[in-house]
Amino acid sequence: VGGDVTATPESDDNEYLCPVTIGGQTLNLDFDSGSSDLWVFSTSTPSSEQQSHTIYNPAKSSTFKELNGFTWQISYGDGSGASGTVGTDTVTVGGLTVKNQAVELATAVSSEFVTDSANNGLLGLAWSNLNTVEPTQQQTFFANAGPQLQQNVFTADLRHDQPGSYDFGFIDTSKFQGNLNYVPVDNSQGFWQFTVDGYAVGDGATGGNSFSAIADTGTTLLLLDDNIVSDYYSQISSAQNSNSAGGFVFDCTEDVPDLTLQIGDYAAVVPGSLLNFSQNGDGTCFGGIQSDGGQGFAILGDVFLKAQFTVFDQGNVQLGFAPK
Ligand SMILES: O=C([C@@H]1CCCNC1)N1CCCCC1
Repeated sequence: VGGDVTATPESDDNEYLCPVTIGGQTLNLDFDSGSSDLWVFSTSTPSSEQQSHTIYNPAKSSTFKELNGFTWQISYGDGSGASGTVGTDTVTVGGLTVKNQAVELATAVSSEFVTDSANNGLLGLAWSNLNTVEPTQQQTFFANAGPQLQQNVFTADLRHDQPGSYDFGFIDTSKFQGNLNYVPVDNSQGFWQFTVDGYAVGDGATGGNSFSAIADTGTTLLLLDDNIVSDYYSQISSAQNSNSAGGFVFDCTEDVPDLTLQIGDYAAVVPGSLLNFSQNGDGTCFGGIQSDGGQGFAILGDVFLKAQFTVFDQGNVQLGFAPK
């Protein structure tokens, strides 16, 4: 048994939304391999915060069960957050169904979520030890689905300005070129965390120290150590770190170099075209590479993942990468 679901980018590839059916009601959710809560806008969300969102109404689901007294509260690294109550229901993603899945109902959401009307909640795909439900931590959709999957994996094929897909339970070899390159994962902090062995800017030599990184489908950009970020932008003459823009910008006419991350034997190339991320409207463009804020590991978000086919292997606790 498996599932295949379309991942549709919002404008500027800011995030990718996938249809999820909960108790017969379908909402578009942001699949996030950097967190482990499945939460939704619901009838419990203040009407002032519901705005133009699609909401889940547990009262209309014949399979919803309240988990009495259970609560959740999550804070994301970008400063956004949400909290609320918990129940279980039947959740279907791309034809793959999990019964008695913990579904977290938002009773409060931060402004970033209120104003993002295309996003009706998150489906966490990190490891269940990151789940925030109290008093009993809950399993993710992927963890619950694991036993019924032919292969205990999900794959991500995100694309620039066009629909991509997530597959659960199988690896579609038509979606990538060559062989998959696997790297071990340290899931002790709950992330899909692994070691990057070096990097190269443009056609330069691969160097630098090895560093820890996580694969995070819920982060838009490629967030790296400040030394690597400085090295990269030293190759773009007009680049500057703009407080008003919130990061490194450069003239849109510039030729933007590729970045290659050496992951074991695999040279993961992120083409310059993806590293010229968006236009600021004043002739400058915003870079796809930005600082990781010094939190001790790099965050390989959608800018990186768009350039790879990625296998999140729960059974063997490893990640697989291939070009596409
Ligand atoms: O909260 C997050 C991200 C935010 C965007 C969505 N994915 C999760 N973090 C990144 C990984 C380290 C901890 C903070």
